[in-house]
Amino acid sequence: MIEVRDIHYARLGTRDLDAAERYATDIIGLQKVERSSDRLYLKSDSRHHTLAYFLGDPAEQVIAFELKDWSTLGAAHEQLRAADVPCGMGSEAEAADRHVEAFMWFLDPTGNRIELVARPHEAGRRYFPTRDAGILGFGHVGLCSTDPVRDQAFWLSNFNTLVSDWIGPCPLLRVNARHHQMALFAAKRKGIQHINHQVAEIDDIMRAWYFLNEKKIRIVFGPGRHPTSGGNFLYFEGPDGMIFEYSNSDRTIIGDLSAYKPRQFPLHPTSFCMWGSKPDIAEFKE
Ligand SMILES: CC(C)C(=O)/C=C/C(C(=O)O)=C(/O)C(=O)O
Ligand SMILES: [Fe+2]
Repeated sequence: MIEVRDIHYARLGTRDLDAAERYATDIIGLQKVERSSDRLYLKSDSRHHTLAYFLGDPAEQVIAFELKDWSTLGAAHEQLRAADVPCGMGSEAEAADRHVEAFMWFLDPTGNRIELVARPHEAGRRYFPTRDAGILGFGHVGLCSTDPVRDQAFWLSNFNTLVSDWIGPCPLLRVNARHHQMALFAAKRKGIQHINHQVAEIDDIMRAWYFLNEKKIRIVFGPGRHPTSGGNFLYFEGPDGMIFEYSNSDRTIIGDLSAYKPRQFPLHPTSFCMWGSKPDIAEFKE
């Protein structure tokens, strides 16, 4: 069993780093920490970065989890290799590019590239954005899955992943006490379906709604409240069609984690939003 602590970063290819930088800093409210001709690193908390853009194909998208114990990296690689999962160790140069001491990569059954990182770098400076969006940090991703039942089985059998809730066949998965770090959404493609940042309070969600409308950013869902995590939310469209979400999902599952019973929500709009907001997002249509 591979034990991971939390989701750590997302990496996105883009053909236009300048546009990605403007959007990430001026619109989302992330802090630029480093920029070169082919790289952009953005932070949302005390870590070196939680989102990186590289000059390349926007279809190239990666998420990373931090291993609970850095010394298990080799064993994790061996476990996945033995299970015939496409995987490999990262080189020193690739680790430096990710600001981690070491890492490995693998493909989930849908073909999503996932990285497992050991000893990721802290920033040494606190997060200090130019726009106060109320961001507390990187929360979770929605990941596309061509077969959520198959992919759930992959995550449950290889990792310390637990189901917090299901919406139809789509699991909201956690690796720590917070409600979810990853949700597997049925799709015909691989890739990241949305990237969530947690914000402090509902006021941040509503302030963002006014702000994004004023900036003519396409809002694709919300403002609303998820019955699953209980979080207030707002989803909006970013560079290369990536969906970003703010939410203040403070639901935690603590105590005897194995005693928690995941709840089954039907695949119906009332399971997505308890206020009646309807998503304009392909993967969230019934
Ligand atoms: C619109 C989707 C299907 C949904 O309801 C997602 C739920 C939550 C949550 O409970 O917070 C997410 O943010 C998520 O899974 O991404
Ligand atoms: Fe989400």
